[in-house]
Amino acid sequence: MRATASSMMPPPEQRGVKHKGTGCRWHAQSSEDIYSSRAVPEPVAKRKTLTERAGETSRPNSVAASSTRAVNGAVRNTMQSGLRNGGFSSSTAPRFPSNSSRNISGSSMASSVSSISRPPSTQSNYRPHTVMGHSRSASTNSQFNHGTMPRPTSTVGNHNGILPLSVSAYQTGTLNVKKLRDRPKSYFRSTSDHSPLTAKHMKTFPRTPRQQPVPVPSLPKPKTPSQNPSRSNSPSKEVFLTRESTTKQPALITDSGFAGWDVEDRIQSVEQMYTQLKSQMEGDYLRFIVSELETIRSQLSSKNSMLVQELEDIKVKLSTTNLTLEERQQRNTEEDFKDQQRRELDKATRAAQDDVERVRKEAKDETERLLRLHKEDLAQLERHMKDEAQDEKRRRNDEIEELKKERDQQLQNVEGNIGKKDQELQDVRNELGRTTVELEREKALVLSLKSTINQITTEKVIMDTANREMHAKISFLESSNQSQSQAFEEMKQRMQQAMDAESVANQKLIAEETLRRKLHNQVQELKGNIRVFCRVRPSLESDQEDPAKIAFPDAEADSKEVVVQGPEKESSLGKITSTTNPFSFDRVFGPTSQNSDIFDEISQLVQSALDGYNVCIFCYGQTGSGKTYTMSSADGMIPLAVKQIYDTAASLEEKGWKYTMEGSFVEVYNENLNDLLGDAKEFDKKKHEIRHDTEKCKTTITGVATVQLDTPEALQSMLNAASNNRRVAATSANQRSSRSHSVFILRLTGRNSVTGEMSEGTLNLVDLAGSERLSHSQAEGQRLKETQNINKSLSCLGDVIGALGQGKEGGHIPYRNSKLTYLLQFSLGGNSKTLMFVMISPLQAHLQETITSLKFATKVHNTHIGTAKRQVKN
Ligand SMILES: Nc1ncnc2c1ncn2[C@@H]1O[C@H](COP(=O)(O)OP(=O)(O)OP(=O)(O)O)[C@@H](O)[C@H]1O
Repeated sequence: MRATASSMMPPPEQRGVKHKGTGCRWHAQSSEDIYSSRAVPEPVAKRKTLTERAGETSRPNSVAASSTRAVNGAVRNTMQSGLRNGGFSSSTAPRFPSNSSRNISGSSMASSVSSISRPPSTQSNYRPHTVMGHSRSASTNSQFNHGTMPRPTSTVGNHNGILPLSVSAYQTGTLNVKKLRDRPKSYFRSTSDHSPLTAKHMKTFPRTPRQQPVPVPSLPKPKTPSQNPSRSNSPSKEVFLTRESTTKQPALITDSGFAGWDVEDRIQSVEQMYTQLKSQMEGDYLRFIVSELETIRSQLSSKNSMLVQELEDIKVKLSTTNLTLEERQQRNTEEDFKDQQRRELDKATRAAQDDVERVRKEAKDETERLLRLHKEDLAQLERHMKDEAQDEKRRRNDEIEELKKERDQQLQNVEGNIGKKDQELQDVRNELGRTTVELEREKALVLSLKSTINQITTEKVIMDTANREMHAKISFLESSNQSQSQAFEEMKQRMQQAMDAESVANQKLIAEETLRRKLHNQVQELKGNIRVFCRVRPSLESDQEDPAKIAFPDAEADSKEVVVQGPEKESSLGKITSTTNPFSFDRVFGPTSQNSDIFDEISQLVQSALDGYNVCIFCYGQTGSGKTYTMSSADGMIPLAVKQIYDTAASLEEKGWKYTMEGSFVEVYNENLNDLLGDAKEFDKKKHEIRHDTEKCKTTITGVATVQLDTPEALQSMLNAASNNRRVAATSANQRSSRSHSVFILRLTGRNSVTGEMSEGTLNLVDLAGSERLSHSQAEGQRLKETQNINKSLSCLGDVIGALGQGKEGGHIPYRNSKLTYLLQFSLGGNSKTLMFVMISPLQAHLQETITSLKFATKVHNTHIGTAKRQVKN
């Protein structure tokens, strides 16, 4: 409102200064001047704002009154001014509209007109550079100081549109606002220039002579100077106020330029004109003004609402801006605070880092110092420890040396003690042996003493009886002491005689045992040191072939003959003949014979082994003839022989003999020795050597197992192991039992604790390989090699037996020609007893082999081997 007031009432010092400003400013100035100086003064306080004036349009009476006052004032002023200035036209034309415009619209009117006349697009942006505009912009008037607010057109503009309005225009009702608006600005400028206008008017209305009519200030035609500029300079055809034209009174033209007529009449006339004009204006013009003002008011209302809205928006924006500003300030404050904090933090961090660095440096220095001290301590401690370690080492070494010396000394002492202990042990053993011998003797003595005691007891009983009799007799013969003494002497003699008889009996017993052995050996020698038994196995259910014709002519007598009917031959005459092959041996066992029958005949040889002789019993015959059955079956020769040895050894114990038995089981296969009690996988790989002790006539084999046969179970276990190994080593093409020679070696060692005699005998039980002669054409490869070796060994056996049969003293015996004969060297010949079983198959298919075997056995049977020597040690 201040701006409005200011624009309406500028300070005095500015008045008339800014003439180069807008027309509005200048015109306002001019109007003020008019009001203040020459126009009818109206209180400034009564001047109203545009809004108030706009609101007054709805009160036409007030507006009309105001307009009426304004018009009256303007006319009056004009008239007065015209009168004072000596020219009516010079001020009337321009001031009237000015006064009118001022009263009608003022700046608001100008603004509304301007806003209407200007394109809407420029309303919001266009801002004329006027002093008024600046003043308004700088003012607090919200209606005009907004940047987006279209600046109202200057009052000059307003007046430009209104200034040309003359009273006549209102009187004639030809006021056309639009036309006024459409007038070019140049027109308004020209009219706004007060001085030229005045001058122009002065030219237009020159001083006329008195008789010339005074131009009536009627409203000119609404033709703008621009539309018809020539007319402005053309001689005026306006109606001049003359006395005739008005009141018919002569015009009073004075020297001062005004017609001199009756002033009061003129005034009255003018007033009448005024009244008429006023009445007209109060009609159409006021309605027009009212409508215009209504339009303006509505526009201003909408604009006001828009401005209010914009104001609200601006307020919102302002508040937003304030908030943003506050936020920025706050943010700036926070950032400042943060910066300060950051700086403080950086400062503190730097300080802390400095402290840390300082502490770290101090710690590092301290650590280094401590490390140095620690190293020095360590070095010192190490030196100290080294010294101590050296001392300790020296001390320990000394102790070790001392301990070594002490240990060596103790070792020597222990060795000495061990030697002593060994010596003592040996002495103890010797003493034990002697004691054992003495014990045996004592036992024998005890036995003899027992018998003696028994005898003495018996004699004592007898003696007691006799004593009782003697007592009876004593009592009977108390009177005869001499007879009692004789009876005592007799009894004493009888006791001595009994003891003498016992001693003689013992001596006779030992002599008889010695005699028995001697006689037994003589019997064996008489039987021959090599004997041949023949055994014919029975036909088996599995046998498919026909039996051969084998006869046993003396089966009921001596059983020494066997007759084999040879194969039938057809003579040229068609007669079928067959040869009869009689064979005679030491004993012939038929198919019904049992192993026990066989053993009865060989048990004497087993006894010879116990007596210290080397005995060799071997079975000869073709495959399947019953060799293994005879030798190794459950009731074969080996088990029965061992059983006999156990029994005999036990019986000989009372005669002072103690026997130990050791058994080995080997085979000769392809001229190689294999241990049947060893590992079957090493058969034919592991080499075993045969070593002979010629002095002791004892044979040993390297690397073979020897089993103590203390019990029958140990013997059976040994036989099973040998049988399993032969089965494992067997193949489909190689029945090991028939392609190798098995030799069971039983060594018997006996000691007589009474006589001190010692005997060592060997019992060899040999199961020879199959003796069948295989044709060389039928055998090949491994089979041929086996056959060759078997034939060789059996041939060598025959050669050895033949050589032994020749009986040449110191003659060569080819034992070394085969492994078998070499192994049995001390069991074949004069130093041994030999028994050969020739086993016969009962089948016709085997007849040829049977005859061959019997011929070989006959050859052996006819061999005389020298006297066997008993291995006895004293
Ligand atoms: N006196 C006998 N009484 C009953 N059966 C016998 C008799 N002799 C042998 N046999 C049986 O005849 C078969 C062959 O006997 P055995 O194996 O002892 O012959 P072998 O000559 O040892 O053969 P190989 O040389 O192949 O070992 C066996 O089944 C055996 O039981």
